[in-house]
Amino acid sequence: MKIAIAQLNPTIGDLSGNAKKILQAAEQAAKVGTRLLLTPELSLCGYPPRDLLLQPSFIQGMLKQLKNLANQLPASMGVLVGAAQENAQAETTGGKPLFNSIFWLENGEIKQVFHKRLLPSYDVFDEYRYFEPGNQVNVFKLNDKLDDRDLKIGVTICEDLWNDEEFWGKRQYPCNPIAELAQEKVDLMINLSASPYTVNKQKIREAMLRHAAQRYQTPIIYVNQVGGNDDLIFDGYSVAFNSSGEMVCRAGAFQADLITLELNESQKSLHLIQSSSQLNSVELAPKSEDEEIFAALVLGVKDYAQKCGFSQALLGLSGGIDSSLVAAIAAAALGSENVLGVLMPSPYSSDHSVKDALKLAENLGIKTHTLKIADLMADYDKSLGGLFAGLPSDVTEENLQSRIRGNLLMAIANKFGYLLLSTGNKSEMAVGYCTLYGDMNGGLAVIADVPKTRVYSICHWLNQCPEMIGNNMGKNTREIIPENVLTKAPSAELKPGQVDQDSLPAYDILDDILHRLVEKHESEAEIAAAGHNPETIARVVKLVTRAEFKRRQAPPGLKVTDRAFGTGWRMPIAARVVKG
Ligand SMILES: NC(=O)c1ccc[n+]([C@@H]2O[C@H](COP(=O)([O-])OP(=O)(O)OC[C@H]3O[C@@H](n4cnc5c(N)ncnc54)[C@H](O)[C@@H]3O)[C@@H](O)[C@H]2O)c1
Ligand SMILES: Nc1ncnc2c1ncn2[C@@H]1O[C@H](COP(=O)(O)O)[C@@H](O)[C@H]1O
Ligand SMILES: N[C@@H](CCC(=O)O)C(=O)O
Ligand SMILES: O=P(O)(O)OP(=O)(O)O
Repeated sequence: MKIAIAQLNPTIGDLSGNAKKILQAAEQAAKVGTRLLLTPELSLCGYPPRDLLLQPSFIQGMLKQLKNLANQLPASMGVLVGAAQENAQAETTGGKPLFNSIFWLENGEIKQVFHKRLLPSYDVFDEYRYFEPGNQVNVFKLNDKLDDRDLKIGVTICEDLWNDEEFWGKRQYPCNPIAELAQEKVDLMINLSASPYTVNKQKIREAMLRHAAQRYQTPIIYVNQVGGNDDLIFDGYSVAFNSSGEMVCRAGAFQADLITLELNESQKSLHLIQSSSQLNSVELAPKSEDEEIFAALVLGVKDYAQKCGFSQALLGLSGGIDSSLVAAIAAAALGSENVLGVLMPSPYSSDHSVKDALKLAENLGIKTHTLKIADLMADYDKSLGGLFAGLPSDVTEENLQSRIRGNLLMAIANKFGYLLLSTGNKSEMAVGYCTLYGDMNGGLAVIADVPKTRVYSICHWLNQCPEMIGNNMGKNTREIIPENVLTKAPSAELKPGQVDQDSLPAYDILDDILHRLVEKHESEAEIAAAGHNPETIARVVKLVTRAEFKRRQAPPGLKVTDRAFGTGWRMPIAARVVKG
């Protein structure tokens, strides 16, 4: 029996567009005689639909599309589609109004509906806000029309897979849907997911899936969504394992894919027939972390722009490493010809700032425009001179330069319909080393979850792989990020001779403290036990706490680590945390 994986990139809310993608995948899969097509969690509305789920018309629209789709799908095929279903008992039981469900469509009808049982509500997930957990074991029988045999298939939806006590050493939820499916003696387990990317997550997913396949002696197919949706990037990487734990296929990462597998029922084994990306990456060397993050951010920018209706983007180019990396990501995502770098030197800008920015633009083949800001700075000083008379020049005047640049960039974005990309990295965003309504201006914060030390390592990697930018690159094919950008000291250049390390701990120290604090939730004592200076830790903690008001007003940032300053970070602003 042939089973196909449709690794789809839905647009959130576009029910008819997403239904069309499912239909196209089904028509394609029908050409090789596929019996069952699998699509990701909530494939009809895209994941995460968030508060669109609170609109009754949206839920009704899903049911309408499901019925249409059932009538259009190839007659010989069953298709599993993810959508929300109303909970008819909600009012009488006091439960949530919806289920996060999988609909089995076949022969023009909805044959069966399966509900997600484990609802994640940590980090970026908030499923209890909308959904009631399902309480049935999700099994169905599929007739293999070729030899007229019924196959027993177990369905799990994303988090349903993530509670195996044996694998994790602890349990988060009372039940384990995978173990319950094994008791039902299913021939095949499937997991339909919308699992967002974070660095190294695929290794965990694969270890978990392999463990489940071996533990329950059952083949398992995992289907993931792909694509960027606001702050979340879905990497795809759908995989299948045989009951021996052998990996049968791995779909392309960060791209849509359609994979067909053959299930040999008597031997309970799967093998690969074909993949549309021609990429069974089982045989490929794994991507390095730097390459993977770069690819994730490229997809994040590409999809954010495309799904919001932008084809061109701009950013301030300072000759620094952050704006250089963002320019490279934008060029790879949108094409060099669609990226504008704006140079805005002030009297404090170094010569190399302009030189390095122009060199980077040449390497990438992107357009540039230069706007000197000295006159505007003088005008601001004049306007504010009366009010500020007798007061020393301080951070206010420093920030004015950033705000002038931010204003100019938004004016250009406005005039030409471009997307403004902001360039702050995670280290800066953490400690508030950035200017509100200045360099924080923008529609998308591309590297807001990338620590400064990682910004450097990605840039070094990129110089080894210049082909990652695509075919439109400028004349220089050897170097993307100019050498001087990699070696000079990071600086805001808001006053003469300023460097970041005048105000902040060295970035390797800062980033390690931030990693422990933000991602690992370590206490100050635990961070000190790891060898950091208690005074430095206390200073960093204070800066992070104080900068909450800035982060709350920052553009959405693409998430690549286990904890980003985005939808999974919910800190109070007007707070005084007194411990002990
Ligand atoms: N702009 C850049 O390019 C850039 C780059 C790197 C570093 N920096 C550095 O970043 C720093 C920015 O200075 P800043 O933090 O004083 O600038 P800021 O203007 O962005 O933020 C400070 C202002 O925010 C307001 N504010 C403070 N707490 C608030 C709260 N809880 N709620 C609401 N509003 C609040 C106050 O008006 C305060 O003056 C400077 O040290 C600068 O050198 C800037
Ligand atoms: N001289 C500049 N020209 C254009 N854009 C600039 C310039 N200086 C700063 N910027 C923009 O602001 C951010 C933050 O600057 P830091 O150097 O980190 O302070 C930078 O990435 C540019 O986008
Ligand atoms: N633990 C899962 C949860 C995803 C989901 O259920 O949507 C993940 O991180 O991928
Ligand atoms: O933001 P940039 O590009 O100016 O990078 P840096 O802060 O390292 O100078």
